[in-house]
Amino acid sequence: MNRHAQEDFRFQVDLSGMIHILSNHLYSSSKVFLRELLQNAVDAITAMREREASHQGRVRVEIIGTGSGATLAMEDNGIGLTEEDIHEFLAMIGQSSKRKDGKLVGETSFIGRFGIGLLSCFMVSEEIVLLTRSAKGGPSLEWRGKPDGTYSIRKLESELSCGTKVYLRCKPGSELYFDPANVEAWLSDYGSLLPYPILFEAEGSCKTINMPHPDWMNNLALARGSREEVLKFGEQLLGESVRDFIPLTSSSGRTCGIAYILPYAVNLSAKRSHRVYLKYMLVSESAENIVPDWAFFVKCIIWTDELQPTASREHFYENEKLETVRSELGESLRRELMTLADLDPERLKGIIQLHALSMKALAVEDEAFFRMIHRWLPFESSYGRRDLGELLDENDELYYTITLDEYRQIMHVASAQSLPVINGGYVYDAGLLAGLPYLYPHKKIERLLPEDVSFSFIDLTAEERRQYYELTRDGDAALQRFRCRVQLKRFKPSTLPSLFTLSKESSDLRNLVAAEEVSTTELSSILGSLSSAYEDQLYSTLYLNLDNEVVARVFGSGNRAILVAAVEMLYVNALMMGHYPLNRKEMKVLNEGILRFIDLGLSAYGKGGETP
Ligand SMILES: Nc1ncnc2c1ncn2[C@@H]1O[C@H](COP(=O)(O)OP(=O)(O)OP(=O)(O)O)[C@@H](O)[C@H]1O
Repeated sequence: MNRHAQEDFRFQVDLSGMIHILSNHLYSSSKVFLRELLQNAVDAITAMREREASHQGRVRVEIIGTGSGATLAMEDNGIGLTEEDIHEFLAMIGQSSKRKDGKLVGETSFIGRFGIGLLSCFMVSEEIVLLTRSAKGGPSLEWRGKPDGTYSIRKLESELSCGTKVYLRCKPGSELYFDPANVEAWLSDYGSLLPYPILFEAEGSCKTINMPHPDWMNNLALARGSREEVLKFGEQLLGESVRDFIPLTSSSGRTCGIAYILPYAVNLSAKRSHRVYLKYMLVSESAENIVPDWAFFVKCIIWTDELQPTASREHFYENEKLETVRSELGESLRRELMTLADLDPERLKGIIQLHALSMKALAVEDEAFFRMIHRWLPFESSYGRRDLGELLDENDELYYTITLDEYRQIMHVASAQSLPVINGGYVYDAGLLAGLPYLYPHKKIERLLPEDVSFSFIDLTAEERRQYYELTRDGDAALQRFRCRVQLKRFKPSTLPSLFTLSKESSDLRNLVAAEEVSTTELSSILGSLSSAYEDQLYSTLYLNLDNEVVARVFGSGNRAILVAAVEMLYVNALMMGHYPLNRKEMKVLNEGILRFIDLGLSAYGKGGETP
């Protein structure tokens, strides 16, 4: 060949390879062939109605035969195809009659646009047979397409009415997709909201699969007045019970829906899944990106005609439009909750209590929302689990901790002294509580640290201090190796022998020591030198309560050995009460202490342990 001569070739498409890609990588299940056929039928009717507005569209689906001998036929009375249309659109992969100016983007009244949907039929059938007659005129035609890329066209003798009928014969292994019960269920899933009647015929019976189209779907203002109907609608489509609902609308009014409130608390990390209809055909039953993430307490049914589906038609393009719609639906949900706060606070209270976590997630982001709903948010407090509103009504001074550790350390003393302390250690709580002083500037709402609780300790008298100085020092010396100081005080409740407070540094140090114990030799020596860096840092403190009967007796006994053993045991006990894991040294103290006290007990009753 001449060096500069150029020969042009055409790409060849391996159709069976493409079908493999579609079935394995694009569609989540072969059942989507039904959706694609249904969508073509609906689009053909839409095209027909654009020519003739009064045209009454309908679709008929039929299963003929059973098992591997079954054939599925789907017939529409839509626009049909001319021979030219067949060559241009049906037989040309990627070509579609439904695009505006031939472009993939932009809006049309059709659901399809990619020109690949029909190929999905090859996932369940070796051949597509299509009988059609176009409303534009021309003969009735039979088209047969095969997955090897060949097709034939035959003019029919008989005159069909305008529209199209597609026949698919079951491919071995695809019997499942031709089973009448399955086909009926999937057709209902995809098409129950479609505006044209869908008739399903199999095993001698014929039924309409559409649900009655409720008025409130076209005018959401009516939804509130049709509560029972709206709830039933949701339960039917979502297949689970729902507790309540909130209508949603985008600003254009072209994306609407109902957010159903679930009757159970939903895990924050649970997958969000909403049911979305495009032009009243089901696009996705597990759309994640259509409402904001914080709305995880609702499952939505959404209908839209403004969003763009992806080629699999199972999701929507993450584009600017979707972003706007998502935030508008979120705004709509937020607004409705706020309206409820005014109109029906009890109903809102029920919803909030059930979905407190997501409500808190939303309130952290949105001050106005927090202001509106904060009174119903539940918190753990030294008075038990209470609504924030109750705590605010009952107290002019409120304290909160920001970690669970701090709360645990403070809680006993706080509740004994009727000090209102709220646990801010759970997710979102501290952030919300920190915002309270702005809402209630006349109240004292402050963060409380374990060290602050000491203000409610009563110091010993000078005489008592002198009396117990030596013993306190011995106790302090005994806990030196645990980097814990001992202080003798009086505090409430007297049933509490001791109170343990741990600073941030000593808490870090405990973690280091725990890591050191389970590490390899090299790592352990590194951790060891790290922990020695804490050597001079603040210790934890064990406050002993002289108002406690046992503590008073221990100090009153003047017995140094008993005091040391008791202090060590109270220290270990305080750690366990605070849910801190014991390290090896502490475990040893616990074991030895138990034995020592058994021994002491036995000695008190005489050598053999007999009751005196
Ligand atoms: N029932 C039908 N009536 C009339 N025309 C049809 C019918 N089914 C298919 N067609 C024609 O065949 C073309 C290709 O159909 P196909 O389902 O592959 O793609 P599409 O519907 O255009 O786009 P998508 O891939 O998004 O579904 C359509 O654009 C339409 O012109």
